[in-house]
Amino acid sequence: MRMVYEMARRTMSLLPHWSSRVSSVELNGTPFYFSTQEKHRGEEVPRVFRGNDGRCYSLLVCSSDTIRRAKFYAELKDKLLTNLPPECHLSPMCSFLPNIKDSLLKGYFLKDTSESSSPTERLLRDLTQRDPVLVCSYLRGETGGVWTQHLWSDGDNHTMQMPKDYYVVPAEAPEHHPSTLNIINSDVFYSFEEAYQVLEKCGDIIPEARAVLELLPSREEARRKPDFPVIVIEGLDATGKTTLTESLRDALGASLLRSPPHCLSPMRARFDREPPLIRRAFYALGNYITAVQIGQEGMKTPVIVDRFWHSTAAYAIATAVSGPVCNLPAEGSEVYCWPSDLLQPSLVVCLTLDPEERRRRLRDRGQGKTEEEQELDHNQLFRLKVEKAYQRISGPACVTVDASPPADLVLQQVLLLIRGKCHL
Ligand SMILES: Nc1ncnc2c1ncn2[C@@H]1O[C@H](COP(=O)(O)OP(=O)(O)O)[C@@H](O)[C@H]1O
Ligand SMILES: Nc1ccn([C@@H]2O[C@H](COP(=O)(O)OP(=O)(O)O)[C@@H](O)[C@H]2O)c(=O)n1
Repeated sequence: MRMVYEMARRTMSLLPHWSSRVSSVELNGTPFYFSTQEKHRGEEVPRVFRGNDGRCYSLLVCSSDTIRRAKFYAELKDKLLTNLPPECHLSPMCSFLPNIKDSLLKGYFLKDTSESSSPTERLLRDLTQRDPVLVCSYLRGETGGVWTQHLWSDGDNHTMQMPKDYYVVPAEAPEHHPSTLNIINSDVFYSFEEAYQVLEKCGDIIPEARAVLELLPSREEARRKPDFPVIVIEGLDATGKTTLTESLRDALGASLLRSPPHCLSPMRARFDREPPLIRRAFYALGNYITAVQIGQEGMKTPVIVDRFWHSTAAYAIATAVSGPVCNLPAEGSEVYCWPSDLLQPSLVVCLTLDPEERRRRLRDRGQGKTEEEQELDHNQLFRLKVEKAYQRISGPACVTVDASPPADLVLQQVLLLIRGKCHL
């Protein structure tokens, strides 16, 4: 009974906006947009339905519990691929209010060309009863050329307080790409408190989250500005951060720290397997632990830091935003702002490297890589998005340094920058 109530409540909460919502279905990386309207006014059929002879469904993950939503979305694809008939084709889908923050719902569009609708519909009905998911089916009108959308209520396949026929019509691409709408506090956290709350809510399902919470400093400690300069070195894997940070430590008699800090190493692999919401909260909190260490060491010596908040934000934004680099939030967007409660370094240097040379260094090093780093290798677009996001982060901005010269020359160049900026 409680579940029915919850389903009704979340469905109803969507209704006032339902007709303003736009859906996007991604086919081979290209988004196709459509919306719904009560009356058929003879508009053309959206591209995603054109020439379609299969049955179509949409599934949107929908719960006010953000942890449940993130966890279920991460499981949904496997669940569908394992249980649906092989004639079903899945495409990523989302629904959103154009250019309205936090309005994004993610899910899948399903085209079923199998002979019988029963196995698919049985599975979808089960999902609506047990899981935080809204299912719609789409029917082609008898005269052809018109498609209607039906929102399923749980189990009984009735439309819920919705006009019987909702016609699907093509929609314009929005100004802001839908994948940018939910970045704040889902992918990037702008305060200790916001990231803390995510891990606190996970304590019951992820024991490592409790271990992380126990290591956290107080809110004030992470902002304390040390006497000595703090220099952060950023860049993609194998651009030479370790080499440079160790040389800087020796040349300047500095302390060398990193984010995530060593004390989080035992928990890291677990969080790397979690969905973005939880994984990114973990890395965000790692920066606050490192900030406290910087505050302490920086009272005695200059501090060099191997990765900090630029990495946390840039990787998170590049993963969250699908499609080409132009889909990233524009320069000056609030998503690139530094958290107000996190210590700001004196200088951030970002090492850049020609992709071919970076691959060569990776090969020579021959180490295992995180899945994300392997993705960077294969996916040129992702690499470009990380680099672009690095450049757009403000307060402090990063200074780009070409890391292709020999290591001692890169060191000399960065020492010059440090002496110019930090009076060392
Ligand atoms: N300036 C450089 N020129 C040539 N090789 C370099 C240079 N800097 C680092 N390397 C080599 O490239 C590889 C990756 O460097 P590393 O410092 O481990 O990068 P990161 O810490 O950014 O992953 C290592 O094998 C290192 O010896
Ligand atoms: N401060 C940081 C550091 C790393 N990270 C994440 O950790 C990954 C890279 O860390 P890494 O330790 O493998 O990188 P390297 O230091 O080996 O170059 C990135 O994929 C980021 O998602 C982060 O979010 N915030």
